[in-house]
Amino acid sequence: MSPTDAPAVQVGELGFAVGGAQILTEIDLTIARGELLAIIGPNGAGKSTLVNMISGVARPTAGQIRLDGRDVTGLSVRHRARAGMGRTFQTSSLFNGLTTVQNVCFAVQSAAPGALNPFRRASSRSVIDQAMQLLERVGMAARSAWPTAALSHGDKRKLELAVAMARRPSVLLLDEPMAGVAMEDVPSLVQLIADLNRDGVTVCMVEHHMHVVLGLADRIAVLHHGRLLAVGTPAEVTANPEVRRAYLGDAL
Ligand SMILES: Nc1ncnc2c1ncn2[C@@H]1O[C@H](COP(=O)(O)OP(=O)(O)OP(=O)(O)O)[C@@H](O)[C@H]1O
Repeated sequence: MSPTDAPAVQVGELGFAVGGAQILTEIDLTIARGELLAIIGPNGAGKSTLVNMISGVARPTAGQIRLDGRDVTGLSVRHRARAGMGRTFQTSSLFNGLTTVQNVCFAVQSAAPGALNPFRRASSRSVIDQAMQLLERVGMAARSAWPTAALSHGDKRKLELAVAMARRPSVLLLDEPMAGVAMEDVPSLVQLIADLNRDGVTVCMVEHHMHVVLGLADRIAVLHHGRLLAVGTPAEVTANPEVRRAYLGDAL
């Protein structure tokens, strides 16, 4: 298979064991280019661990991860980011002491080729212009001068997406993007993720809110006790009796 035909992400026979505990077992999962795949499952099923393995935050103890056909299993987070992998975290990774636009400027500058000191040139005109375009895209331009600490949780999530997009990722991993977001902020955040995906970004999203998953996902992967219980379209997965027993009985 040539790199151009390859899926965006391929996870093959992936396993993770730590201190005698088997956290993930024989995960085989493919994410097509441009697809939005949601990962669901009960608490402790291994969803964040799987996303950490894909993004390089942690290394698997078995199996491989390919990005656009290239084996990235041994690469650091930084090298995977250069290869096109972006992510957001369950807990905020923003600099609270900076303003909204400064956070994005920092990301734009640190993503630039050969960036040595992201702080030094973070105020140059083109960096600010790029940061403002990203804030525009996530609907945050009006709050560009706000201290990050003063933003609502939903706005912080949007800002995190702008920061992640500064690296122009081809694949974006989102770990519970709706966690802690007020109900009224959920629709605009859902729309934003749908827009990014429609613009060509492949999205892999861990999410507990089933109405969000069912509204966004092309396919859903269900993890249970560290194993892949099912993968399929929303209709296939919600009709699967095993999935209903293990998870959806509570979530729907
Ligand atoms: N490095 C580690 N050392 C020990 N245990 C770990 C490690 N990483 C993950 N675990 C354990 O693996 C299990 C899966 O954790 P993980 O956070 O991936 O689950 P999750 O499906 O994302 O759960 P939640 O929905 O609650 O976020 C948990 O029992 C967790 O305590």
